[in-house]
Amino acid sequence: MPRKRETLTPVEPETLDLIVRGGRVVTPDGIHAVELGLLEGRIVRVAESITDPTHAELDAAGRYVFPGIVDAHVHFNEPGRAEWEGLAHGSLALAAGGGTCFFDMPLNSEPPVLDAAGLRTKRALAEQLACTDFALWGGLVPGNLDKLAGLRDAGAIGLKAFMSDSGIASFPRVDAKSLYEGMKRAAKLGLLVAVHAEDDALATQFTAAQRAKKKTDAKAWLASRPVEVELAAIRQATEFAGETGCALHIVHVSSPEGVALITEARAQRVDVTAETCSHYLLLNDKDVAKLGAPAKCAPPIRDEKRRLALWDDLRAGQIHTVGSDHSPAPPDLKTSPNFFEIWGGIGGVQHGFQLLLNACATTADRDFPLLAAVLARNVARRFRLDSRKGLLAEGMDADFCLIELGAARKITADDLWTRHKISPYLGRPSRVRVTDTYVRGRPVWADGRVASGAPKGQFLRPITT
Ligand SMILES: NC(=O)NC(NC(N)=O)C(=O)[O-]
Ligand SMILES: [Zn+2]
Ligand SMILES: [Zn+2]
Repeated sequence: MPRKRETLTPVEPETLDLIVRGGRVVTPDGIHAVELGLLEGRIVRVAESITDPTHAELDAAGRYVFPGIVDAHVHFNEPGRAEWEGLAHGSLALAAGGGTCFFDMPLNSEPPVLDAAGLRTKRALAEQLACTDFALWGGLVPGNLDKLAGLRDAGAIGLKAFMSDSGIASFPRVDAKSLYEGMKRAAKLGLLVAVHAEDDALATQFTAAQRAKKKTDAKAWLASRPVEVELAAIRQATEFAGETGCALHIVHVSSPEGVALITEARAQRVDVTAETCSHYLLLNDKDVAKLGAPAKCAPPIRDEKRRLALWDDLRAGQIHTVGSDHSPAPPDLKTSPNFFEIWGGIGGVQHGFQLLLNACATTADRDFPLLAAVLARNVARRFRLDSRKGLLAEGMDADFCLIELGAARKITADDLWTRHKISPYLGRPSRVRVTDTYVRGRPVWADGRVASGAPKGQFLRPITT
């Protein structure tokens, strides 16, 4: 049964705003035939049957009630590069895929979020434009050590650093010293640090080797970023986390070897967690060669053996969260005969998560609870939002989506709510439909369509109580 909260006083049933009836409610500990009673944006009752009269009902019969997905890794690129995606398009695509909360990365927006003022600017925009709740990452770059306290006070969900070239001039990578010093400061401030873990020197070296061979296709590009590039960076970052006592989150871990390093560090009591992304669980290197630009990202998508091993790691609890790393770009940046020149980043915020559910459709009883953990509960927990977010239980925000398993249907460009119709998942059959998405008790996505009068997103900061 979903967790009950002792602190709540009993609520008279007739005061409920909405009852979600007849669905199968997914929590990390199982699937429950229970109904949810909602009041003022929260779940206030979870019971087998809520029979009392109420103002409204949502019929979830035959569907799963899945926790609202908390995507801790998106690049919506606004302000400054809204034409790449933007907060309105991005959050709507997230909601259409069952998401109720995103954490926007500090880079690709212009200015990047490197201080409190930058965070406040983005916050004000997202409060206007986003239809889901949101949190904001601050950046850790060489030279902004003295801005970190301000970022913390402004409510940053954590700090993000790039260990390799980010491709964005305004967001330089950290050298070893600035990463170490930044983590030391972050530990003092109680801020988590997330790293893009690729070793810059190794990436440069392997890239030069491929270029020297005059090879510029997808295969050559994949060869320019072998697993060693990722492993060297994970080793360094976990070592620094151990020495500084800083909470570390390795984003977009692409390989089981990377997961193993993180598991080892955890065994040594380093406070480190692993994120992988939907594309590493759904695609392999052959898909990259076939799909081309829409499947280019860094670290790159690996071979089939590694893809399957990541699922094993997920089931073993060694990968803690799954994000989308939604990082789209306009078509002109995704078009070049030279694969090295194509903008890296996958547009997957709308379909990545539902394709994970689809991959588990025949093992839903076992695997939907696991996905509820890595897509919602664990994310909320790691980022200290778990007193409100991530779980369908009494006292929590009423963030959820309804999932229907039907006949397989191919994903088409017309299905996409992102600004650009670029996705590695076009043409892929899926049995999963996200029919409805509710944020704090109000529909953002209803009956497979954009809901009218959707609420505005609320800013979330780590809750320290
Ligand atoms: N500047 C980016 O958006 N980079 C992103 N690009 C990827 N993953 O290819 C990322 O998260 O590293
Ligand atoms: Zn990255
Ligand atoms: Zn990213």
